[in-house]
Amino acid sequence: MNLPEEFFLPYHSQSDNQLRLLHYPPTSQQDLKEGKTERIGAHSDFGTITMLLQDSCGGLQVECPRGSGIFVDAPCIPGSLVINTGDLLMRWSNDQLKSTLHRVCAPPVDHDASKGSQDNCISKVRYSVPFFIQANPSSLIEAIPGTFDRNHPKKYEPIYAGDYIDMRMNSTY
Ligand SMILES: O=C(O)CCC(=O)C(=O)O
Ligand SMILES: [Fe+2]
Repeated sequence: MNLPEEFFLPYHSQSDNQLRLLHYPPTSQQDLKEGKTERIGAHSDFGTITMLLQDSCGGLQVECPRGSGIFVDAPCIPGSLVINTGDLLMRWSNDQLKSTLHRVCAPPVDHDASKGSQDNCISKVRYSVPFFIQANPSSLIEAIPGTFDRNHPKKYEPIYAGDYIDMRMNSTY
């Protein structure tokens, strides 16, 4: 996007970020299949970006390309992070950057825990650590210079990051 390397820093000076420690307990594959339990349904994250650390359990999938409805596995690559673009960054970039639809679905069966029985297939436990990076609530978010011109007008009104997150929270919960 040809932006100075530090362009986003002043917008994140208050470190209004969130680290979550997620534990998905072992679950019956049958219940997962029948929709009685779910890990995380398809969603995109609200903020700027999310840095995600995951274990080797499996189950994380991302939609590729956006809007296709086709999900591909995003397996654990040791020593790496998954970086998801969030919805606020998508809006900020006048939709040039696309937020990532992702989900956590049934992971592989843990054969030891299931003791070989087909009726008693138990999924593996999963641990993950998402770090949600969010802009300062008081930052005014408007289309980044270079993402709009006469032929590609701004798609969104400016909005305070705090108001945007509140709006998303209120429509979700
Ligand atoms: O557990 C994961 O790997 C994904 C978590 C996630 O997408 C979220 O908490 O928003
Ligand atoms: Fe997420």
